[in-house]
Amino acid sequence: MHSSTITHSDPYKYQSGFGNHFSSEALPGALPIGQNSPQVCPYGLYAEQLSGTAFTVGRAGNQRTWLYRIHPAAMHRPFEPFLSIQNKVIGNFDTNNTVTTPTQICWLPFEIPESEPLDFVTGLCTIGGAGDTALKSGLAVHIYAATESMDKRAFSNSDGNLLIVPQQGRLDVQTELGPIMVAPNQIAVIQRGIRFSVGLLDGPSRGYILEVYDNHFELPDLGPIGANGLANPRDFQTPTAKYEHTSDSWEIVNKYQGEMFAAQQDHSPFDVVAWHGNYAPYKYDLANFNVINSVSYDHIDPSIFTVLTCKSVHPGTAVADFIIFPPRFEVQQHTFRPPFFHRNCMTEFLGLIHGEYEAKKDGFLPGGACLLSTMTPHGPDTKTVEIATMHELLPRRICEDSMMFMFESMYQLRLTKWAAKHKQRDHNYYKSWEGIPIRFNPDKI
Ligand SMILES: O=C(O)Cc1cc(O)ccc1O
Ligand SMILES: [Fe+2]
Repeated sequence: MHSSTITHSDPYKYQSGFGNHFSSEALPGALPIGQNSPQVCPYGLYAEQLSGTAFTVGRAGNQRTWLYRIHPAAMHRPFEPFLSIQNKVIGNFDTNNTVTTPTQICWLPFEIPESEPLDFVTGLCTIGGAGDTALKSGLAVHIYAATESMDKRAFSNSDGNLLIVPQQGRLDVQTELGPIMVAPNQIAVIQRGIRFSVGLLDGPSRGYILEVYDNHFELPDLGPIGANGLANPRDFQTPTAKYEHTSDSWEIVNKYQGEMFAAQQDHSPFDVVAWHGNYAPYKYDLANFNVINSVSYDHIDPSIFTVLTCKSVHPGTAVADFIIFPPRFEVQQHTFRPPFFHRNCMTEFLGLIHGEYEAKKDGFLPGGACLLSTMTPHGPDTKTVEIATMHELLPRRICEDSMMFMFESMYQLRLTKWAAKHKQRDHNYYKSWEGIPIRFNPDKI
């Protein structure tokens, strides 16, 4: 076992691998053999294709799944506005509904409201984002804070792919393709259009969501690292088919062009008896990340810690990278070891799952966040600088019992008014860099 592995027993059966052509059947023989659409499918099921890429995308990038289900997904009443959360979630970030500032921003933990019952969907709030869902270009960062399980309610997002990072509380996620259990220190990706319903296994729950409009998440190329390392494909887990056949009322909430709609239907949307294809949700346990780093000198760019990337059309430049700062050994010599001072053409959104961040000793707490925008200067805080310039450079473990992550994007984020004016916003964040000792002496090299 890894020394810092956090283990959670997980009741579900998964298929292992990243981007594989999977197949799964909850009843034997439910998958048609040799074709996708027989005149009548086994067990009287209906065949339905779910396309995650345009039909014509090249073979290497094409993503689609065939579902064999009791009811076609089309059997629902019309979508109506879902008013209860209309203003908390947005998808298009223009100057009317958002604000912006280049200043460094930090939020203390986003509270889980106890006064009103909220589920994963009604407890969603958008922090910020960029772009336009209609053009399939941009991204959004959301927080969920929920006190109850979704009850006969499913959610489907037409706007992008969701990367869910639970921070507090395990989630029991029923998806059309089967159930996934995702705990803090694990992530789940649920792609555009896949219906899912979130149960809370540990009461009040909170987490972060990165939504990308442009493209799918993929594993980063490894270049000279070679064939193995970082997040290994076999550690990704995709669910197996599980269905229910009910005639109760369900509500399907659909985020479309940043607005929420709901449609009613008389059966469970989780009636897929079998499926095959490569467009399927997955989970990944961050404890499995194989950390690569410098064993000689200097602090390496955090791109070495990329778990997943969503590529843009600009080579080497991501719509968004999901990067983690896992427990690891730190051994570099004659080096300032912490994250360097820097300004970045990319935007950095930082969140903390548990523990503390190596470069900020105070005020960055699990469930909180920091935003460092394009070219906004930042780096280790005063206390970190003092310690790092003095301490003996012995090999040591760092970030033990902690997990910080970063959503790094080529886009410039605008903030919702909710996030910009949030009472948990720490207006003293700039003081992190106050009092850094000025040691310049032109007479002493
Ligand atoms: O700024 C940050 O806290 C994130 C970060 C970490 C690091 O190790 C190097 C660069 C960087 O942006
Ligand atoms: Fe940074």
